Amino acid sequence: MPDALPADRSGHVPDSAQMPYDALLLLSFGGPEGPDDVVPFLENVTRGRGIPRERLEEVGQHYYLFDGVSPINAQNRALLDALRKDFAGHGLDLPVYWGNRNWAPYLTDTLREMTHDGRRRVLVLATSAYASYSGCRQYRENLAEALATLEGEGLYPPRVDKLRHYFNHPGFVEPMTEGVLTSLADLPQEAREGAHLVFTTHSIPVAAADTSGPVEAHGDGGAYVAQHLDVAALIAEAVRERTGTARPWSLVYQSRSGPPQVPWLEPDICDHLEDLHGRGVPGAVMVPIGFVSDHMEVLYDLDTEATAKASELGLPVRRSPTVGSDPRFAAAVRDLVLERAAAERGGRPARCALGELGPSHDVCPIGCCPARTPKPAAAGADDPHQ
Ligand SMILES: CC1=C(CCC(=O)O)c2cc3nc(cc4[nH]c(cc5[nH]c(cc1n2)c(C)c5CCC(=O)O)c(CCC(=O)O)c4C)C(CCC(=O)O)=C3C
Ligand SMILES: [Fe+2]
Repeated sequence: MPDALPADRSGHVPDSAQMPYDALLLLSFGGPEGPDDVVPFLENVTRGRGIPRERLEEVGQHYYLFDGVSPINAQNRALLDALRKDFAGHGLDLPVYWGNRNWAPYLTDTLREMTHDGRRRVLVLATSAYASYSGCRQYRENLAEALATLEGEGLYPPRVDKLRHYFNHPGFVEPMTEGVLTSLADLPQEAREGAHLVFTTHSIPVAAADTSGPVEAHGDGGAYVAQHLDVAALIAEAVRERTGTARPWSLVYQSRSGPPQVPWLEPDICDHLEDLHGRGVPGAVMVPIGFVSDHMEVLYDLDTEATAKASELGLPVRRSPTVGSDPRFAAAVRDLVLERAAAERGGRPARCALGELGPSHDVCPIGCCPARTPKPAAAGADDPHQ
């Protein structure tokens, strides 16, 4: 006998005794696909967020430099393909859908389609690996808003659960480690030996960092920084093991926005490169551990801005790749899906995680990554539908 299946809120039990979920939803940020999309996209992103006009104009220029096309949508299509291939190749019969917070295909439209397709219990994979308001709760708020819209249309949308944070899953860490080794080998020989590793992620307001993760992590600097430090240490150690050289490393930040009087996480990557150069460091590899694909924050802030800064300094740098649609990442997602399915059936699955922090929670507890202005959030302990 399989474990008893929990009935969802419609009372419907999915057909397969093995799989309480009937779909996976890839939930991402979205990005513009041409010059006419840029302003409406930025309006979607920043609605009600108080970002200064000048910052928006500046960020618009980043997109125009690439003909108004963010690579993020193509990267998500590639990830969808990789997930479908991996699932099909391993007998996991789970349809995969895709919806975005800020651009088409919009989350609400995808969830409407899923409702029409009869999906009743959906697992969500967000393209953000870490805790924080921007990287987790905001996605959950968007889910709640989309579900409320569909209910307002008289529909009965599925119940949604979110996969746990995967920053420390080997399928996320290993491809990045391999990328660092390749980037080191690609540095000019005289820069290679003493090169530093510069792990980088999105800066967020210090107040948001301090309250990231479950309440127990608050006040201690929060889960966001701790999780990034864990991944950085893991990659640095793996690189040491495989090259025989222990390299100095740091965690730095990029893509700051918001008014200058509000403190955000520092140091900024460009200031850090200047500092390294000033200390006589011969080279560096920038490792974008905060991101899941080589989207605009990587292409502009690292490959354009930070790389220009480095060449102005005469500091040789390389930027290592993100996981993107690496088959090992797709396999990690399958592992996380099966793990969660087993946990939902009442089992005690093995939970794959490297580093010091251990596997993250399945369900965000109350008070996790609070918003400045409280809003309903789905797929957490405070979800009114759970
Ligand atoms: C933690 C984090 C991630 C990583 C986790 C995740 O991936 O979710 C992330 C990803 C991304 N951020 C992106 C784009 C933007 N983020 C902005 C603004 C902001 N991001 C923030 C944080 C994060 N952002 C914050 C605290 C703000 C300030 C406003 C607010 O409090 O909400 C703005 C407004 C202009 C500006 O200020 O830069 C834009 C255009 C894109 C798309 C790239 C593409 O198009 O390829 C992606 C993947
Ligand atoms: Fe962002």
